Amino acid sequence: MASSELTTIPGSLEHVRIQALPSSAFYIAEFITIDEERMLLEKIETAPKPRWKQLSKRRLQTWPSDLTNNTLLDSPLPKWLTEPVITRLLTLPITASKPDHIFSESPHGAPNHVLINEYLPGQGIMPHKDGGAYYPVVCTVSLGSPLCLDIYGTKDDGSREAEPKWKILQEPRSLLITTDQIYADFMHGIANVTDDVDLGSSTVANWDLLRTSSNIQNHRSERRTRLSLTYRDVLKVSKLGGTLGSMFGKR
Ligand SMILES: O=C(O)CCC(=O)C(=O)O
Ligand SMILES: [Fe+2]
Repeated sequence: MASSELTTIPGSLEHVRIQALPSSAFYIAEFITIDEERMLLEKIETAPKPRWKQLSKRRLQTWPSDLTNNTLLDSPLPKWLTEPVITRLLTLPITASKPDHIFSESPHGAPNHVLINEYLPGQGIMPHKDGGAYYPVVCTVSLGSPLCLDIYGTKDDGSREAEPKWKILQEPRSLLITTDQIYADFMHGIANVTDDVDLGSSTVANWDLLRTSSNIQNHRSERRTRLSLTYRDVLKVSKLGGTLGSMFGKR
């Protein structure tokens, strides 16, 4: 079997910590297989048209639904989003000495929400923080094409520094987990460029954790269509209750 048909799941997250960054970010190059990537791309592509929300610079799907006032209406994620990604995530201990996983202490013990962003070459996302609606862990599965996530520091007045402090190269089929300071204190964004440039061991924070650097020529990686699935636990979940609930057979 070719190695590209396999995943490479570490014994614990400590093995895949991005050492060059403040705490904490983890990168697993081969988190899903080529077949699993193909299945996810197919499900995303064949989702009903109204699932896509078109923004000026990119389009996205929200599963199971958009938040209203930072609150998620209780509803399960479809199986193709839980299996294999969430099941695999929940078997991954943070350290070898304890079984605790990255969502062990989150309110629902697992992600309950997935945002799917699509980036064509030249598209990106403005630097931002993910804010207070979520438990502060983001798990991002990348599909299709490599691309760089830029991490920015903020100044004392809260505004962001002009240049990114670090770059994280996200390969297709990889998992990136960001939490702690990287979640709370730094901003992240994706430049709207057609090529990621200046890539090397001194500029890419997760260089040593990459699956391959063979797509990088002259320190450059050309973008193709990239999709990301960001898994999070939304803190506030509301049940469809009261009269409306009983109309739908809830008690
Ligand atoms: O696509 C990504 O990797 C980042 C998306 C993101 O930052 C977000 O949805 O908040
Ligand atoms: Fe974000």
